[in-house]
Amino acid sequence: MSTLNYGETFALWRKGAGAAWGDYTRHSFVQGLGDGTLPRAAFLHYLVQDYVFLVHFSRAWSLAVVKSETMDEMKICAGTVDALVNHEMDLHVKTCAAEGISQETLFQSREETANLAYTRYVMDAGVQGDFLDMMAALAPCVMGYGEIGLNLGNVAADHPYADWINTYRDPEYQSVCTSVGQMIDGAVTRRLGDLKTSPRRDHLQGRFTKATELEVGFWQMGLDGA
Ligand SMILES: Cc1ncc(CO)c(N)n1
Repeated sequence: MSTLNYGETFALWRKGAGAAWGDYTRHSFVQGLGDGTLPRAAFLHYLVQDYVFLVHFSRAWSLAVVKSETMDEMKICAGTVDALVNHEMDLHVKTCAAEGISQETLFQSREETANLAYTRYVMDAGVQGDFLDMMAALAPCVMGYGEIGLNLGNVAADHPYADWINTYRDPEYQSVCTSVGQMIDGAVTRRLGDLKTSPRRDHLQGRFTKATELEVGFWQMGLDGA
């Protein structure tokens, strides 16, 4: 989607992921969220797992703060930790509270394998690799949900998944995607010059594509375990 304003590097990686990108952003779980037909049990199953996901995802962004080389990188990464911990997770806490699931229960939920695989893959990208390895593994999560939020469009207030959709359509979430995208472009230029001709291009693409595939697995987990 050329209208997305998430940066040049993201656009290149997104295209390089091929069919996996559509498998992720147009998964049947996403279609069900959009048209409201997703069973509530599948949604709640997903949401509880996603809370645990965000705990570890926030840890990964915190490692990116550690690996930053400029003030700009540090600010964006620290800002993303703040957006996750203090904003996005509120959606999970509030939605679950309305269903009688406490924050304590959420934090202690059993982490399923597809969930664990994804966040630890991202974390390992940072432990084994450098800042760009981390960004390639983190970008599909951040930008994919931004794209999904925009794709699902404007829904009525009484739509069963309006709160979820609006969290990702929201200008606040969209601006996280835009600023992360800009920061990644700067980080790539600073370290590699032109990504297209860099010897690291394929390796970074591999990280992005793998993380995209793990997102597909995450939606599937939501459907399967409900
Ligand atoms: C699995 C997953 N990917 C991305 C996001 C967006 O932060 C999320 N909440 N959960």
